[in-house]
Amino acid sequence: MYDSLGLGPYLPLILLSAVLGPCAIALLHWTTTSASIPVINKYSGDFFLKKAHAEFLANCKKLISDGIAKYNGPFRVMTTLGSRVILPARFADWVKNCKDLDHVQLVADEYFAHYPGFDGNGVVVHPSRMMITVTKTKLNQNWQVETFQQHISELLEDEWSTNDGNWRPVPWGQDAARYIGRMSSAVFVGAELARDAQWQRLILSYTINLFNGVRALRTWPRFTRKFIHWFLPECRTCRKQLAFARQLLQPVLNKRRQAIDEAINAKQSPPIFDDTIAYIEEIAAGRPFDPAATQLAFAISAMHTTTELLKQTLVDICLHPELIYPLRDEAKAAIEQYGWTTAGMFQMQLMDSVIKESQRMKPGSLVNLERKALKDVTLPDGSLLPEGTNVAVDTANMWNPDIYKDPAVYDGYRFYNARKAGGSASNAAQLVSVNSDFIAFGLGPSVCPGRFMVANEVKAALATILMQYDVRLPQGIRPQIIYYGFEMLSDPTTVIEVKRRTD
Ligand code: HEM
Repeated sequence: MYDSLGLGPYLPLILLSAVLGPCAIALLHWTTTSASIPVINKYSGDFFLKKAHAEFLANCKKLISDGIAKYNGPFRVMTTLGSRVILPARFADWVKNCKDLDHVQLVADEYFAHYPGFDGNGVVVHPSRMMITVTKTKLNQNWQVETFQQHISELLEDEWSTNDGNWRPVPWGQDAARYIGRMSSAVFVGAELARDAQWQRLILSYTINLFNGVRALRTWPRFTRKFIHWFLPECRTCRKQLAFARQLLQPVLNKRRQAIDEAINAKQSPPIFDDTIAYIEEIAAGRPFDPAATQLAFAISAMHTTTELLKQTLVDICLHPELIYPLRDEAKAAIEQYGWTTAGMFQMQLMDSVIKESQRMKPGSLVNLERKALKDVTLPDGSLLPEGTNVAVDTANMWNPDIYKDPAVYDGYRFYNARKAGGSASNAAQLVSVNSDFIAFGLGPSVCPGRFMVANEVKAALATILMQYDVRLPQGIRPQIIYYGFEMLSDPTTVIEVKRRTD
């Protein structure tokens, strides 16, 4: 089979890599550019990093706090995706301003942005920054808020409603992903594809498959990856999904082209389409771009991240039912005054605070500000990060008692009160604000441009749910945050109970 693909000359290399692969992984881990930086999960006799990886997956929070306590400077964690240098939280502002520590390069290199099938990442890191411009300039509009509300209402009506006045259990751990998938797609690709089950399955699974591809590729020595990716099943899946995205998107593009051509031929003004398919074309202004890869880029950036925030916030609201009435009243008043608009969402300041508090306690990752050193970098404490080192900053400021009073206590009013108090802390208390004490959306040149859309989408979803439904957790159930490597995940098995409100 390999010969029919013209791989004859590479066969010895492939076989060698297969045999030596595991040894090479271990060797690569210990011989990275950052080898002089101490490792926190290093154990005697653990040549193949079995114990290091197990500790990383199960006890990463402790590894990081141990590393900070022991070194009070940079240290390494051996992750299942390679060696990562962790910097203490006090370096966040410094990292933000350091031009030689780059987010884009890290994504490009470590997430294989230039490999076929990984094209979604390729779009995010493309020097034209077209997708980022669209996100920054177009994804905070009134019609989008209304669209979010319409789509989640439709889903809730189909899936949560009963007329018998009884409570019913719903699989919130899974529903949240589908709801965000649908609401976001309505804005990214329009209502038709948003309602398409195949499109939904594709955009929700692509990110997972992409990470599987990254993981699979990273287990191979660097010098083999350029051709081994053609054969790894995980990478093949990504390529197939890109092809499928093209197949599903093309009829929509054709229909639009035809409608525009017909209008022009009839000397009428062409129809205007309001979604990212149209926005990217406008921003591109004739420059080439790949519409399907762009949609996969939106999917990677937006779907799972926003799902996690929505999922956890509703769980936290159920855990603190005293918040439900004030949130509902606030939402009703805001909608009465401003409708489902960005102004209406801005008006929901308690909701903003509750979402931000959920994000503070479960930011999605134990580390953030992932960067690659473009050249040798000397940190303010004198430590050296050699060129090519991948770093990330400890998220621990979000739980620091010197910054947040009683940080382990969930306080839905925490940011609301800070905002009402006025002064310099007031702006920082908004969900979309970022600073070194709150880095869940990143910081600096690569700060998340999608956070305004996130705020509108999550508020529209929660306001709709709370205004239409009573919600609670089943008796005696308290969903726990799941720690998996660097990730902090909302429990995917969470069930909540809902009852349609009649008033
Ligand atoms: C709760 C949801 C989200 C979270 C927690 C989140 C978090 C982040 C983080 C941590 C970064 C890296 C920032 C840095 O390292 O400084 C980032 C970058 C990015 N995010 Fe988000 N994000 C979310 C939703 C979204 C959405 C909805 C979109 C698009 C519609 C989006 C688009 C992007 C893009 C394009 C980048 C790359 C920016 C660049 O490289 O300049 N994100 N996001």
